[in-house]
Formats: sequence, structure tokens, C-alpha cells
Amino acid sequence: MITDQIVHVLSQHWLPIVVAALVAWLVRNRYHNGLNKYPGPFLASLTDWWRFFDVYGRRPERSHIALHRKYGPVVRLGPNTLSFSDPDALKTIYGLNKGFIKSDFYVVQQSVVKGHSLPSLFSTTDNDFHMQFRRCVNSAFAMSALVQYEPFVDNTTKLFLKQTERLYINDPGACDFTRWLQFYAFDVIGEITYSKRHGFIEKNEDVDGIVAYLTKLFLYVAPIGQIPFLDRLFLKNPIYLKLSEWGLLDATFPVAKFARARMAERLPELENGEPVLPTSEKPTVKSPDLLSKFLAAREARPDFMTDTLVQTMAVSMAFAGSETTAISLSAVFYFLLKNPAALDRLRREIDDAAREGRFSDYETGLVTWHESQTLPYLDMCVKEAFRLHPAPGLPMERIVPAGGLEIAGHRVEGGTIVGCSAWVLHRDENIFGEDVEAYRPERWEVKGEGDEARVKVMNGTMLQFGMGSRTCIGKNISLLEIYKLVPTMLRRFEIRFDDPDSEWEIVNAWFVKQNNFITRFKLRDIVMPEKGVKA
Ligand code: HEM
Repeated sequence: MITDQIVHVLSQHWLPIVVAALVAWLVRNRYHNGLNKYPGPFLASLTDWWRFFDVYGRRPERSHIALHRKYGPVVRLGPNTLSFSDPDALKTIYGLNKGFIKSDFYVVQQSVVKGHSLPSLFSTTDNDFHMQFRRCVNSAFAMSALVQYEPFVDNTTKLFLKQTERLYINDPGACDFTRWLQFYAFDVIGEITYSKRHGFIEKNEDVDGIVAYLTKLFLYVAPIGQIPFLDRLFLKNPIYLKLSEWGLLDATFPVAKFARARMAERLPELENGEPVLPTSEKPTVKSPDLLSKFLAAREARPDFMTDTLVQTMAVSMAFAGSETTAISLSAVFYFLLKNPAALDRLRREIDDAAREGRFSDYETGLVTWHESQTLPYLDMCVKEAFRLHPAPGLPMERIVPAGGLEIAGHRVEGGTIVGCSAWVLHRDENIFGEDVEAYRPERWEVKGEGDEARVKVMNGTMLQFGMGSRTCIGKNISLLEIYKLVPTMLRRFEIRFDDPDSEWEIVNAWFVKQNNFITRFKLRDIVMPEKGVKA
């Protein structure tokens, strides 16, 4: 009887009931967790669709910068989301042992294997799992391990130089430089991880559509990650998951296929019980690439480090390490070309070093990591590019632990999503000076009194690699690539814009990619040492 009456009332008055429920939901959102005290766009306080569409517009970093300039250090970006621009917030949100976990934005970035989401080191939201995982693989990324990877980078770099000459000098045409650098970054990571390149540079093509796949994936992840529930309707919907579980659907990421093939080549040796550590008596790999180190971790911790985790780790290298490195390399070259005074000064520094005989290679122009570390202006140019164009383009979201906490002087309830954006922090005039929009490497120069302390504060505010326990594990590898490739290219080539008046186009799909950065190359005579080359 009562049911009949309810159905009757609902069918008669469904419209006002829906409107009332909607209004109640919006009011609840607006006052959720007491966040109504924080300023921000009114619509953002009512629904996450505001930030969905902001990110869908592909330039959310611009709105985040503008919002913080308008509203101050805390901006409400959603009913349950706050963005902080106060550097003091960094220590709390990303600090070690503070209990913050990554938000569901990262769950959207998990791939699906056999019907289940597969958390990676990058995308896991479980701090205990993360801690164990990171401990297993950490040593593979230590600064001391860099020396072992340098020959891999050298191999790919020499090929890159040769192909740049073949494709863009012998057969002069314009080069889509961001794409070309992306090919480079993919092949370096392939070589460091598996001792085998994917073949992007050789073929000058997007092998297996890997770049196109990643681009599409990030274009999906960025907006959907603002309302992670939507992922359950699209890529992780129950039908799709079941089909994947039953093996009727194989949506394996092309990089994962490559990883599986490389693991299959190594695993038979493992099954014979031979150790994989390069230091072991019978090494099964010639030089210690990342895969050999992950497999060694599997030997050391078989209870935790399963084959699946080894593969996940190998795949993450391409997923997290290629686009980000290519973006950063593009930024360094782009800003140098746009700022001829900086380019001249850097070139002088490199040519002087060459004249003084400080490089070991006068044939190909290759610069070693060690040599690159003696070029202070190069360091300033790279840092300034990281500042002005950091690869991560959205706030790195974390969930406040239960019980709540004070963040930069503001009490925030547990469960609230909080984050800082590198694009906002890197444009803090109190820290970087009034001309934050200018590319001025000299701001990193330590010349007079007080400079050291000022630069230290600037360094402490840089967020391009994230911060704290979830900071980028591949930072040293990417620095190895960047600090070697930039001076090497400048020794070998004159690089100029195809059209000096054109600007690049920016697409912020979580990582902030550049399009329309078209260059031309001219071969340069390598500057020789004044005292001649040592035999
Ligand atoms: C310039 C190049 C790079 C940039 C700008 C960059 C940026 C970042 C950022 C911002 C994070 C933290 C994300 C967050 O907290 O939300 C991160 C994490 C990570 N990065 Fe990088 N990355 C770069 C290169 C690399 C490379 C070369 C690799 C692999 C060889 C790599 C692998 C990873 C992994 C596995 C994580 C997750 C670490 C963890 O949670 O413990 N990255 N990266």
C-alpha cells in the first residue's frame, strides 16, 4: 500500500522531486567539510564538473595561475578539492610520514590486466604497498647507478646525432622537434630498461603507435581524473573488466607488449636458477640495465616482487619517463631559441670548455655527464626551463588523513583533496622575482651576498619532479639525458626556428606537451681544443 503511494507521488511530482534532490546535493557540496570558507569560482564549490571542463579545455594551468592571483594562497577547485600556492603547504602535503595518500586521480591512470586495475609505483594509492615497492627498486635509480646507464644514453645519443644529420641536414626539411625529442626519450628509456631500443629513431616513426597511444591516454586521464567515477563508466566499466578477465579483450598497452617480450627473453635464463645480478658469478646480462635490476629485486624479495610487479615497473619507465623528459628537453631548446642572449652565453660556455680541451669527445661532440656538471650556465638554463615549463600541469592531488590537519595555517578536514601545482608555485613572485614570466637563467646565478640563500629557497620550491615520498624516482635518469643531450646538440648543430615568429601550442593533458615547435638544423664544425686533441 505504502509502496504504491510512494510510486504514485513520485510519478506525479518527479520533476520537483528531482529539482529538490539536485538543490540539496548542490547545497551539501557547497558546505562540504566547511570548505565554503575558501574562495574560488562559485560553480567549482557546487560540482566537480567545473574542474572537469576546465581541464577538458586543455589549459587548466592558466586558470590555476589566474585563480591564485585573484583569490590568494588557497583556492577551492571543487566541492572537496583545494589548491594551495603557499610554499609552506609543500612540506605538509608532500612531507614524509604525514599520512597523505594519492587521490583517485591516480587510480584512473592504472592499467587493466585480466579484469583488474594494476597499481604501479606511480599510480598506487596504498602507502604501505608503495613503501615496499619503492624499497625494492630504489637502488636502481640512485645517483651512483647513473654511471652504469651512461653508455646506454651514449648509444642512443650517437644514433640521434647521426639521424638528425641524415634526416634534417642531408635532406633539409623542417623537424617537428618535440616529436623528434620524444622519439629520443622513448629510445633512451627502452635502452636503459631493456638494453634494446624500441626503434623510434632508426625508423623515424611512431613504433606500434606507442606515442599516439600515450597521447590519447593522457588526454583521457586528465579530465576523467577530475571525476574519477567516470572511469567506471568508460575504460573501467564492469562489462569491459569482465571481457578482459575472460581474456576476450586484450587492451594491453603497446609498451607492455614490448616489456613482456623483453621479459620472456630473460626469464628462461632465470628459470634455470641462474642469478641475474650483474655482480653475480655468472651474469646473464652483459651490463646492468633496469630490467636486470628489477629481476634482481624479484630474486631478493620473491614474496613481494612478483613477475607482474617487475613488468609493471618496466612499463612505468616508458609511461612516466618518456613524455616528461621530451617535454623538458623541448622546453630547454625552445626557450634558448626564443632568447638568443641566453643561447649565446651557453654556447660561449660550451665552446670555451671545448677550446680548453675539457671534453673527451671531439669527433661526435658527445658530452659526458661529468663534463656537463662543469657547465654552470647550462645548469641555470635547464633549471629556468623546468621553472617556466614544468612537465606536470595539474595539482598533484593528495587526500588529507583522517582527523584533519593544519596546512599552511589553514585547518583542513580529513578526506579533503589537496594539492599544489608546479605551474602556480614556479610563478611565485616572492620567491622567483617579479619577472616570473620571463626566461632568465641568470636568476639562478650565485654571484653576490644573499644569492646562495635566495637560490636555495628557489630550489626548495621547484616541483617539476614532485616532492616527498612520491617524488620522481627517475629524476636522475632524466637529468642524465637532459644535461648530456643539450650541450651535445649545441656542439654539433646550429638550431633555429623554421618560422621565428611562430609560438608553440601547449596542450595540458596532465603532462604539458608542446606542439608546433618546428626547427631547422645546420651542421657546426666542432670546436677543437687550442692545444690539439690528446692522442
Ligand atoms: C624530466 C623528466 C621527468 C619529470 C618532469 C617527471 C615528473 C614526475 C613527477 C612530477 C612525479 C610525481 C607525480 C606525483 O606526485 O603526482 C614523478 C613520479 C615518478 N616518475 Fe618521473 N618524471 C620524469 C622522468 C622520469 C623518468 C625518466 C622515469 C623513469 C625512468 C620516471 C619515473 C617515475 C616514477 C616511477 C614515478 C612514481 C614514483 C613514486 O610514486 O614513488 N620519471 N615523476
